Amino acid sequence: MPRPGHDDRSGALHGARVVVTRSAGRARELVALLRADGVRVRLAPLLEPTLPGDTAALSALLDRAAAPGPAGRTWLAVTSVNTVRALQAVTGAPGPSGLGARLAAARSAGLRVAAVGDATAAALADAGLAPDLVPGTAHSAAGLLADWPAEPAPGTVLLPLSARARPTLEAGLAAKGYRVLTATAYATVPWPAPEPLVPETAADAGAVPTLDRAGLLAALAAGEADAVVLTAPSHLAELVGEDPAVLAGTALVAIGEPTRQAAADRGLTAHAAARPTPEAVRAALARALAAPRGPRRPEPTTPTTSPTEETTPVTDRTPRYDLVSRPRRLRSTPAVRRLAAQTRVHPSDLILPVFVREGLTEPAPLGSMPGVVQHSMDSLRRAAAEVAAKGLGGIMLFGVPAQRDARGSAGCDPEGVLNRALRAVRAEVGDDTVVMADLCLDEFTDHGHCGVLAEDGTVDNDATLEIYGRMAVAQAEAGAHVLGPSGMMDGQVGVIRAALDEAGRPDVAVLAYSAKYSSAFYGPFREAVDSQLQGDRRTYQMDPANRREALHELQLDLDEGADMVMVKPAMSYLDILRDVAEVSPVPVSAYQISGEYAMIEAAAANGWIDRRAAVQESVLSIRRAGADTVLTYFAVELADWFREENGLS
Ligand SMILES: NCc1[nH]cc(CCC(=O)O)c1CC(=O)O
Repeated sequence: MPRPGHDDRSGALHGARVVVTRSAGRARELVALLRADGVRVRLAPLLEPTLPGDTAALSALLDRAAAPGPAGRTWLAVTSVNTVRALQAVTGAPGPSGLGARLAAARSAGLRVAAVGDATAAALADAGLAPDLVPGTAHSAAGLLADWPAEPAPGTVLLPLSARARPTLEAGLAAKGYRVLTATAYATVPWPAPEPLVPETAADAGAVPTLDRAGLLAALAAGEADAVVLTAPSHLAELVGEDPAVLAGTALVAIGEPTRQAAADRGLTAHAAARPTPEAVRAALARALAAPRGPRRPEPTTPTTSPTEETTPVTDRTPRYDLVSRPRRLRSTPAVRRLAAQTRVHPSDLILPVFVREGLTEPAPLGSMPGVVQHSMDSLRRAAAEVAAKGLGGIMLFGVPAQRDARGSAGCDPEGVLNRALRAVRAEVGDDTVVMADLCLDEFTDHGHCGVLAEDGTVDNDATLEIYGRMAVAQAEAGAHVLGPSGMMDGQVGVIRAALDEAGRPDVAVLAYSAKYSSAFYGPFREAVDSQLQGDRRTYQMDPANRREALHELQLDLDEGADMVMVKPAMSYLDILRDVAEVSPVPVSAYQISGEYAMIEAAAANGWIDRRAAVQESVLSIRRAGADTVLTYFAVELADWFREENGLS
């Protein structure tokens, strides 16, 4: 029965066998519209949202939202309807009596709520949490960032996310100076999920014939589907895996340009529905069915002769070359790759460097290191507790004093910021993690050099050593388990060892910065410690041109009693790290420094690299090159990901 606006291509629709990759609950209107045209509709949801295996992090995030913080300083940002459902699920009660009631007190104390788009806003409103901010035009992470209000003192953003979320919003908010706390709200698993986030309603159950992935593949192979309507790039990926030819010869409709592009990337032509409305999908379906289509992939048969036509797709799996070795066997599935993996990054391999600044009452974000802060004493204590709770290998403290002088006196002063911070951290974590102190003068001197200056303005090696010895004892008394001399003075390890022993602290270990190069990648660190340095450190840090010298420095530090040694920076010095790791009899660390961190963050914030994959690969490569432990500003996140990927709570 033609209706207004019905186009004359509906003939192509009548009787067509169409599979829509959507759940019954979300396909209701589209199914009704297509059925009215005589389309034989089946559904194949392919993917389904489910609560993460462990909801502790999400509950903790909700607890934080519920604890009324300083007025107007905390946001809850919600990026999908599924996230609203997940929040409701952990709250325990549906509707306004759940989430809205849970956050009511916090909202009147200033908690604000942002929604990515209208559907999310509506779901929030239904949950009793009408948002304060919805982007005006672009309903996306980018749109939300663009419309985010400028705030003089950015506070915290609580950001529950899909397990597959892209880093756009997190990185963008961090770049605006917010402290962004994330938690996995839901994961997407193959349909049917054992515990779906949205249980099927009685009305939807059985209303439309529904296929699982295997059923859909079988229908495609048997030529029983004339067209497939693809809802999202993830549905396409789930359906075809590494074999796009399963869709050869099938008319394809893509809802949205990203889905069309994902098909094109796999050599498939899909007709895009410009908007996700049932009408737009129907129009695209009519076009797709009317357009000429290539041949379907032939049904698998037992070939008697080898294929002759170059264009024949490869269906014969009998090996045609007698290869002695096929290394791809050990790359074929995630499980076999996991079995064959030689290097892992475990939380206990990681050391988190932290900055504490005298006089701060709130942590201060660092512009050139988005996501990293200068801590107040309070926030430092919390960070240390987190390091211990998450099983990290250690925490390395850097102090930023309020007053500096030519001799860096605050470094030796038991009341200096670093020594006070060491006491606070040790009181917080005891022996639950390893507390380390940067032992260097550059943060404490008014000229910014790592040592004191002689009259001619050069850095005076031996006068500096005497101060390092006193600083070592002060740090040991303040509670450091490990001291990290980073000033590259000749003889520093020996002098520090002797001073510790003489002070009755033979128990305190030395992690020697053995091969520390004069690197351009320290740039952001100098902001982090408010460095006063003019010029450079080339008279004491190593020349990036040199390799042999690293082994000489290593030998000296070992002879002077180093317990552990370090190479720094890491990524541009993996060859040095390899050299040192091959011969060192003591554990080897590498320091992924501020500039290495900043490069990855900047590229990820621009959407140029996949942040999580790049972070993981970077630290994996440092471990692979030979580091036993890695100092990295990504340590906490890497530990979170490790637990997530290994099914640990
Ligand atoms: N006390 C010196 C020190 N210890 C750690 C770093 C750099 C750490 C980083 O860049 O992340 C530096 C800076 C420098 O040598 O200029």
